[in-house]
Amino acid sequence: MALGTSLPGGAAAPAKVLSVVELRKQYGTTVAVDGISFAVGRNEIVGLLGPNGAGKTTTINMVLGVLEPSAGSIHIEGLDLAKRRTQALACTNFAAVYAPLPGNLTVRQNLRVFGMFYGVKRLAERIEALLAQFELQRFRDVKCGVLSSGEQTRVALAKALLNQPRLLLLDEPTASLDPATARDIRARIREFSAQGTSGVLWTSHNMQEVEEVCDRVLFVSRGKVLVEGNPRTLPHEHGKATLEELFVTVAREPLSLGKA
Ligand SMILES: Nc1ncnc2c1ncn2[C@@H]1O[C@H](COP(=O)(O)OP(=O)(O)OP(=O)(O)O)[C@@H](O)[C@H]1O
Repeated sequence: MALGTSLPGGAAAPAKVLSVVELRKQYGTTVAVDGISFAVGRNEIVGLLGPNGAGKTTTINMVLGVLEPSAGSIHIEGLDLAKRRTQALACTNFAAVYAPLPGNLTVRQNLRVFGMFYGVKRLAERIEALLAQFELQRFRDVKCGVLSSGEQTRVALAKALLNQPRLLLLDEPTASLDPATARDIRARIREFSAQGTSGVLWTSHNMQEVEEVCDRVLFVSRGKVLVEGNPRTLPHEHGKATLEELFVTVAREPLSLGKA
């Protein structure tokens, strides 16, 4: 389905692009996500932070419809993912280093294939615009597998914006990039968010980056949201000098910061 500025059926867009309520995922006796609730607003970049194994990727995979929740609900643009999966996922897109695009297809072929999946209208035009936006014109006929990490990330982001998603999910989008390329990628994502129609859910282990980019952060530990707020003021609210210090405390002593 191609996306315009209105929602399917012409309904007014809700304030939140993503609403997650009491989400839970259990594998046998392992509780990967333990009743998480949060929202992502339009024009908002929300950082999903937490130590390895906290439940971030599991949460993202449930929002992407790849994993079925054990309990809880997910609404994307007001659409219940469990009931209106196709429409909800048509409003969504995703990029992650661990999900590279097929390396045997060229940049243009990849954008074309994914554009067709999403039913993007005037696809050739959209691809040209994205090639220009991400400075990928000279790589258009190059196979993705031979591109550098930074170039592949730019292609992955171009793919993620093909359908002009209302919800953009990014799992460590700048991991393995050099500082200059990472800065460039952050600027492009901020530019996307500043258009005002979409929200971004972003995971990162780079606290400096999070402080620079995110409007709000959620600290997750052992499958629960422990702390939430503005990354620039949150450390002081919890008696910490930096976001990194707060992160270390959440990772090591989650109970000391748990909600009462
Ligand atoms: N298929 C599975 N079967 C059993 N346990 C799983 C499965 N998938 C994830 N887990 C467990 O769920 C927990 C959360 O994993 P998840 O990958 O969501 O963490 P994460 O926060 O994304 O970590 P990282 O920062 O290392 O990527 C971990 O303890 C993990 O071992």
